[in-house]
Amino acid sequence: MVRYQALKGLYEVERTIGCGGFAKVNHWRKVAIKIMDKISLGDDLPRVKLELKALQTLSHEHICKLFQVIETDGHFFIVMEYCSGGELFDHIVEKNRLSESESRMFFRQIVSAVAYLHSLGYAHRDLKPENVLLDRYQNLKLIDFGLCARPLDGMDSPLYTSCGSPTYAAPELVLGNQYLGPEVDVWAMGVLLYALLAGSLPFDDVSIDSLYKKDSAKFKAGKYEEPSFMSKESLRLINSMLQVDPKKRITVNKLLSHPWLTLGILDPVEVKMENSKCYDADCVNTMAKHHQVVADTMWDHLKKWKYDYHTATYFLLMGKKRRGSTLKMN
Ligand SMILES: CN(C)C[C@H]1CC[C@H](N2C(=O)N(C)Cc3cnc4ccc(-c5cc(Cl)c(O)c(Cl)c5)nc4c32)CC1
Repeated sequence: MVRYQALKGLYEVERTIGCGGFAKVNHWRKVAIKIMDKISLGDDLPRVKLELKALQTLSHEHICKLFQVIETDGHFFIVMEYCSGGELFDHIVEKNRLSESESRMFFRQIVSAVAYLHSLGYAHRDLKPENVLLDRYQNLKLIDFGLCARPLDGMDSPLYTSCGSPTYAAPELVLGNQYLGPEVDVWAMGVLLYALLAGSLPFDDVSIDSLYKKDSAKFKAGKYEEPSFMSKESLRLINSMLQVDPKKRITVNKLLSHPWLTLGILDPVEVKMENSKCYDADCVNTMAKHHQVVADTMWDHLKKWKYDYHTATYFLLMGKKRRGSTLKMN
């Protein structure tokens, strides 16, 4: 096992996969560590800075939480909350397809996270079931903000870079036209909802070159299979999201109180941010005691939000408190 000097004494790496390593924090909680080698990143380095900037700004119960960033000469170590439930993609495959009520429960969480993202001027631009993880409580967590964009002059300024996965990409993106981040995210959410309910994809293997074949006419026309087991309301909602003309596509704000999402007298989807950067006496005192300093000294350090080990510990304690567990740092 490659040992990383930068993690010594803080995290022991349990196992690493592809792009990331998974470690256990030495005092109590498991975290996910995305290890990025600066050399192989090459000119992708600015994208990592963008992802880090986004992750430090975002604080929402359905967006994977950033705990700590360790930068060395050769690597970035991005320490995040661990999602032990795996990818939503695998959850769908395992169950073949989900019931309407289970899909609704998951889709409400995705809409809440994306509405929050858009409210801060971000667009994810790579929404797909592989980028939606489950934590141990079956809560969804959005990940991979490497492509997320925050256009300098607001969300109604067009983007050009063709990015994301073609299968989930909106027609305007695949065809290389100008596009708006939020509209592209709504299309991808339509594909995602279809995948939840149908257990298959509306437009299979959409890729730039396959677009110029005959079957791509369906994609350009926004035509897809409407399985008989899907309800009329589900199909109507999906249809409003998979509108080829982005201007005809439903907006995220309309989704928040859409009848399908609120069916069964559920309240409109909430977009509330989770304010983890607030002063919490219990957590500050627990840390102050552990480090044998007075609470004010502890808070003076914490309120700088340096995303160092103290930030990670504080966010983990806040999570424990939110779940009603006792705060201890043995
Ligand atoms: C193939 N996919 C498109 C990505 C894949 C990456 C590893 C991940 N993972 C694993 O592969 N486990 C084995 C467990 C696991 C547990 N918790 C995680 C928490 C966060 C993340 C994560 C990964 C990336 Cl690439 C990010 O940018 C962010 Cl912001 C977060 N990955 C986690 C993760 C599953 C999905």
